[in-house]
Amino acid sequence: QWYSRRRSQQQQAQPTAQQTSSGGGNGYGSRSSNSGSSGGSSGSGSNGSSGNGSSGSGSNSSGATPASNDPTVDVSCPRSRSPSCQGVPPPFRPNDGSCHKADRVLGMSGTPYTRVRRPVYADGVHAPRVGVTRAALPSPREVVNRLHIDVDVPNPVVNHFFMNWGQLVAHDITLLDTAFPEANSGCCAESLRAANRATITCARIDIPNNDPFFRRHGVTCLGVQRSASNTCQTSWREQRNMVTHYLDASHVYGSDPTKARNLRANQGGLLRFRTINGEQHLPADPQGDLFAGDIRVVVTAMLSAVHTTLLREHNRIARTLAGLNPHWDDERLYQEARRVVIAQWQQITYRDWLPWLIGHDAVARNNLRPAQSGYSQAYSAQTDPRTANDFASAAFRSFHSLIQNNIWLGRSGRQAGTVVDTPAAIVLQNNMVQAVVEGMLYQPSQEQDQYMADQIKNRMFANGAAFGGDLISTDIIRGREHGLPSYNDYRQTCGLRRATSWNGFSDLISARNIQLLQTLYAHPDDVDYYVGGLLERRFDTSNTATITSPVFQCVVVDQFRRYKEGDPYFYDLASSPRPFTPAQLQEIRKQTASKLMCDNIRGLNTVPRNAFLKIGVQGNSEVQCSQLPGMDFTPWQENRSGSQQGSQQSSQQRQSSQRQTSGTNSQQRQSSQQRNAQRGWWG
Ligand code: HEM
Ligand SMILES: [Ca+2]
Repeated sequence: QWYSRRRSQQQQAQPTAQQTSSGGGNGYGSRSSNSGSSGGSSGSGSNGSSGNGSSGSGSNSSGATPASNDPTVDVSCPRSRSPSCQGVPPPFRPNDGSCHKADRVLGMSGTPYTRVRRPVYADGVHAPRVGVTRAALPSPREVVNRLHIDVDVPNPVVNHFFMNWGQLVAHDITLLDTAFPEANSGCCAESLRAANRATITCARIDIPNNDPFFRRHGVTCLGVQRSASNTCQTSWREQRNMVTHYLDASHVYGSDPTKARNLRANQGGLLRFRTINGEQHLPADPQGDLFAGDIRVVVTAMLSAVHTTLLREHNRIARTLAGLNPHWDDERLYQEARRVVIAQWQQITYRDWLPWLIGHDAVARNNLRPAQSGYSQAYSAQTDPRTANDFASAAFRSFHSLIQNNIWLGRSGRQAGTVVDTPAAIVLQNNMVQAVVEGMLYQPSQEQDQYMADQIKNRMFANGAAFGGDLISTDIIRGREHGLPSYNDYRQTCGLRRATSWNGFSDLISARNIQLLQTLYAHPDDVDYYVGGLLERRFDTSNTATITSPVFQCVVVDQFRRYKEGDPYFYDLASSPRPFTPAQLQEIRKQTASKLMCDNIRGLNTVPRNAFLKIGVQGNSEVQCSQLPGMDFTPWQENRSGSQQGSQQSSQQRQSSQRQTSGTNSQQRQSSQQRNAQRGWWG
């Protein structure tokens, strides 16, 4: 299992037990000697940027009086790795997200999240949030049983492929260093012994006596391994992101140099693959599981199908470029193909997917649409590209509401499997990539609302067993154990009126739901951000935005603005270290998600023109794959002096491209040596 393997990989990443007792203001913040970081840490201790959150030492423990409105809290601090950069930013994006900005580690994998709002840990440092009257917050499972029941409301606009694309985006930009809560696990006993029912390493989700599902199976608690924090001297616990914060397709290419190397075939610029029934598939890892840039590739068959497609797209492009430029070596072909795949990924996400998530108006208002001709000038060196904890641990998770209990295999829905029990490896079977992708394209997703599918609440990772975990209770507990402030605080952040009584929520939450909240929480200031947000009524009545709630929309918009504006390699920038030529950009603009599927799935002959929408929505119709324009790669053809067709590369760019090529020859030698050393492993 990906989640249990993660747990074993990161035993070192947790603080020691003694620190549980270190109450007061510095227990967590003073553990500089316990670097506790995983994988290749050098513990450099370099303090790359100022303002490392020390202002938080005075953060109050009640959560009742939040920090000033909209403080973008800077939690940057000593990092686990200290990259040496050959130029900032170098011609091609480093795989680990380093060296993108003047602060060389900003956005790098293994570094802490930023925050929209200052955390409200119970002790100001690391203990999970409690109620403002110090009353315990309700069990997340109790909240789920009352408010997040399973009601089937199909989405009128977007399909399940839209949901799945969102999950891939999530996997590109956030991965906690933790494991998924498990029934009656060791953390249950450990947290029970602690005064506030949580230690530094463990928390718990109590299963109520009258639970309609888990009690039948003898489950009384889901033990929560708390997310490991960074190793910084911040004044509070700050979790760290194990993948690159940038929208850089790190789920395809890996977020660290070792993984990136292991994913490569080391010839022709290709990614490693297996051939089964004459088709390319994801390679196997040493345990025999599917291997991709992100460990979560196996969470659903839908994910593994799209990962397979992206692998094929990379290799299709690498082969095409090799045909046009026989003089390019493996490194050059890999980097150029990767650059195109990342461009496609960013373009489809911003141009085609995001408007249906946050609304077309919000995209326009916030300047989030990529350039449709020429170049963009939108980059800002000052913009912080990091993923915000509030976004990753609450706002973006609200799209778990879109998930269906059963997934279609094929476009009619006559064949289906449950979302948790359909094994990811099913895609290795003949024609199953096609069946899974067609299922997603033609099955609507669920509506974005308070209702959640039973499968993910009762049987997450059950893999055929009678019960599994609860994803929605997990979302709630993560918010608390990460110290996220309450719903009322985010109302204020997002320009809504702060409620001073329960009735103050009635602008956006129904009377019935307010009543239920009152039975669960002692005070309006206690309501979890994730829970309150999910209860809000739809604010965009045009039905062209999937997101329903203002408190999520404002955080999501801010995040996508920063991923775009803060990325020096964003694909449409003139200022990028190696900008695409205008002719190349024009070709990239032809690419769509539908075409991506058409080009890489044998047997797929017709698709919805817009891959994210249900057929019929805004005239969305089925089209022949052959009718969709495809990219022409001639503008990538280069003569041996290094200039490209239609290129207006400056001599400086040419020089930097030559430097890169010669620089990478030695990297390539090194990587093939390492590969030899690992041959037994990787075959
Ligand atoms: C079938 C679909 C999905 C499944 C089975 C699934 C499952 C999971 C699981 C098991 C976790 C880990 C929870 C934890 O331990 O804290 C998670 C986290 C998360 N999910 Fe999903 N998810 C799905 C779809 C989505 C979608 C559609 C989105 C957003 C559009 C999304 C966004 C997230 C985010 C942001 C996290 C936090 C990841 C991290 O920081 O480690 N997920 N999901
Ligand atoms: Ca990334």
